[in-house]
Amino acid sequence: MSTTATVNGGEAPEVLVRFDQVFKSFRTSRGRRQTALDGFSMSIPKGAVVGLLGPNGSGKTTALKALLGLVRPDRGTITAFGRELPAEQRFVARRMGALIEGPAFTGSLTGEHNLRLLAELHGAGRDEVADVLDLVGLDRAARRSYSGYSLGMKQRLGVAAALISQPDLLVLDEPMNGLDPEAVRHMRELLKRLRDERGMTVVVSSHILAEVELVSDWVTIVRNGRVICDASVPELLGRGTSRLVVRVHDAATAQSVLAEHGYEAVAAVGTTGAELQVEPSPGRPTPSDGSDVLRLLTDRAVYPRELIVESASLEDIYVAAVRAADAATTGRETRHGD
Ligand SMILES: Nc1ncnc2c1ncn2[C@@H]1O[C@H](COP(=O)(O)OP(=O)(O)OP(=O)(O)O)[C@@H](O)[C@H]1O
Repeated sequence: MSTTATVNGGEAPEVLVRFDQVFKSFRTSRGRRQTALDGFSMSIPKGAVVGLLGPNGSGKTTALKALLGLVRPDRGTITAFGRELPAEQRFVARRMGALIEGPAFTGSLTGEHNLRLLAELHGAGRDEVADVLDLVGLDRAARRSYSGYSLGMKQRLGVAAALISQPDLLVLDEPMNGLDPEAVRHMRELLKRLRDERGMTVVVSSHILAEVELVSDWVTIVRNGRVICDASVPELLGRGTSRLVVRVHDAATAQSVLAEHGYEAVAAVGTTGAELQVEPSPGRPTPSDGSDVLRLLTDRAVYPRELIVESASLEDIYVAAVRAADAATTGRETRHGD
């Protein structure tokens, strides 16, 4: 990922796209207003694979469409490649490739033929078509008709189409939807190769956390049209609290020793002895490496059979971010209701 020096001497990622307080609502068929983006702010770092994560209806597609000029925001600004949208949409469009809401190809034509028609529109030639087919792993299936492609192959051809103009930024809306595990893995490898071998910035939206965790350098979590978390994956994982699990024969003694020292140990009975999940009480540091807990127990002749430090997963962080956002919303609503 490319970086620029910050004033405090640290390295901050160079931002390729920035959404700043973007609002968008739609009028539904029943005449009601449906808010899709509600002060949406996010940055896309250059050279990263960015996972745009959020439940169905949270506003991911609308945000991506706004970037692509397919939806016009009511308010707020979007800048990409240093240019403001929508005024500079043409300049930006030349640098972006996208796959939104599924690819549209002609079933009776081969994958290659479909791409060649598209290449003509972009002024690209046979070499570019061969290159992108090779990149997405469809070189051998290029001469088969599109109607015989599996869903994974269709998605890959869609990505190939998005790549035909050799974009700097690739935008993929739910590219792994409906794919089997093998096809998902293929798509993940492809996204990483585009980043590593072509220096491309890739934005991939998904509501499946595990997919995003495995491929992304950067994660943006969206809820109700707002970004509730926007950070690099290492930073996010560093923010999470690790969990400590201790397996002991005598759970009751271990619990009372730990309680004396400000730890709460929640028991889950195992086959032999018990498993205790150790949490710090408020004001007590997290038992991050377990050495403190181990010392307290062995000093009192409680010898754990096993001690495991489990790092926080992206799922833990996601759940914590959603809870914090919901609590903040409830707080706001309560205050307004007073
Ligand atoms: N053209 C439209 N007309 C009316 N409402 C819309 C329109 N487009 C989006 N919405 C609404 O805006 C909200 C955000 O939708 P959006 O498709 O951006 O969410 P999403 O996070 O991409 O969801 P999904 O994961 O299901 O694709 C939803 O409530 C949706 O129903």
